[in-house]
Amino acid sequence: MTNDNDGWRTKMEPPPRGLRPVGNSTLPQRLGAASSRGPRGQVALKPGRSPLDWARLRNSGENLRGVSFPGPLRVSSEELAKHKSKDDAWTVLGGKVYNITPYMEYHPGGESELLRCAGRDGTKLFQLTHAWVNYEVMLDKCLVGFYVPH
Ligand code: HEM
Repeated sequence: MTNDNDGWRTKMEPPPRGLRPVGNSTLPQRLGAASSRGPRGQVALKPGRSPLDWARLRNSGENLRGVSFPGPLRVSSEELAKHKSKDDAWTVLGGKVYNITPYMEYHPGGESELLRCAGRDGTKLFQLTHAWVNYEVMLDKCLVGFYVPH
């Protein structure tokens, strides 16, 4: 049988099972049954909210930390817990506190998934979902400071 389509990348289909990235089966179950998400739970991002657009915003010089103090802050668990809404969301990844508010609309997994780690330490959830994502680079300009739980 011939097939002049050169593979799954040119068709709007998920890759064959054996080629999917690690982590598929570990996606924490929270996604609705019938949804408009992609095969790995991706959402359709608004125009102007692609990963490239995020890279541009990161490099724009805009303050994405959401705090005016120029240096890194020491953040307690009490303080962290205050930042759990869509308009004011912080999370901890690997001991670092990030303001994830500006990233909301850019998250390929959607805002609701991202909000699950808001106001708390998101390290475990993040690693379970997509350990291959380089958050340190992606969120470098969103660094609020360091987590000092006690
Ligand atoms: C600040 C934290 C986070 C960052 C920077 C981030 C970043 C990303 C990136 C770059 C992707 C695309 C991955 C790819 O194409 O391989 C993605 C996808 C996704 N994320 Fe996140 N994410 C974060 C937190 C979370 C959390 C807490 C959850 C769920 C509890 C989550 C759920 C998802 C899902 C379901 C996808 C789509 C599936 C996929 O692309 O593999 N993310 N995220």
